[in-house]
Amino acid sequence: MRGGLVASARLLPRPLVRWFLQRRAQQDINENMLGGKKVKIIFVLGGPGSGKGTQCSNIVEHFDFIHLSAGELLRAEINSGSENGTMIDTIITEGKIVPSEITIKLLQEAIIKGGNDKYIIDGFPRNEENRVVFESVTLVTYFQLLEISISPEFVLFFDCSEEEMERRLLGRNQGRSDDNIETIRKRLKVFVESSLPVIEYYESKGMVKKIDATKPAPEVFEDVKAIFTHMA
Ligand SMILES: Nc1ncnc2c1ncn2[C@@H]1O[C@H](COP(=O)(O)OP(=O)(O)O)[C@@H](O)[C@H]1O
Ligand SMILES: O=c1ccn([C@@H]2O[C@H](COP(=O)(O)OP(=O)(O)O)[C@@H](O)[C@H]2O)c(=O)[nH]1
Ligand SMILES: [Mg+2]
Repeated sequence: MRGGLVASARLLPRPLVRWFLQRRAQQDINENMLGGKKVKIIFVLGGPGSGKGTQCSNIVEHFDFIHLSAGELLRAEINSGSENGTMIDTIITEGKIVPSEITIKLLQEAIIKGGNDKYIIDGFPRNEENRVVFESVTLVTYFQLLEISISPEFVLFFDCSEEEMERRLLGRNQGRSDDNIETIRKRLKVFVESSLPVIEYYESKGMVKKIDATKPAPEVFEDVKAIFTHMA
């Protein structure tokens, strides 16, 4: 049946086929669609150690979302022995931000592979450039390169004091090259200088749901749960 349709399409004038495909793709872009599905994306932001990973694990246990941690994807890339691995490793150990094209490519691949229509993206975008580039991701859609804009439904912001974040990171014990006092201080500075402006941008658009993340994890999750329950 599908083969028949493709064969019939070949008989149509090419400009007409192109016009039809472009129109469909444009419709999809307007509706945040990917592969025929409306994709819902939520950005989970907050300083290092604010509890993003902990709460994302809770969210996927209770709600039908796929959790994508940008940091985890980058660490997996290092461990896979990819050609960019050493460069990513150096940047992470210095507490800096990996070039957008690398992180976004990994996120795109994970979204397409995930096959779900609901994603929580944890720890990204980390600066304004990350945000702008992600929001104008170029995907191959319907045989053509098209600018497809993926914007989040909302941004979940875990607000936590620096002292508490530092304390938590020093106790995290996951053997990470960046969980040492020197890199932690750098990461906190990068958070204030580069990542907070992203949160302020979304705040100005009324898209931020702020959570008091200094409380114990189960209490934080009660607040998170209320937000996700209301959006369902
Ligand atoms: N609300 C909380 N209170 C105390 N410790 C927490 C809380 N949330 C997370 N932690 C702990 O703090 C550390 C950092 O949490 P994590 O979820 O990895 O944060 P992030 O992903 O934002 O860096 C982990 O060891 C985690 O177990
Ligand atoms: O979009 C991202 C996400 C992470 N990182 C790098 O990966 C590190 C660890 O990120 P992760 O989100 O895992 O750290 P967390 O905030 O959870 O402690 C960061 O400090 C950055 O160096 C990055 O460059 N871009
Ligand atoms: Mg994390």
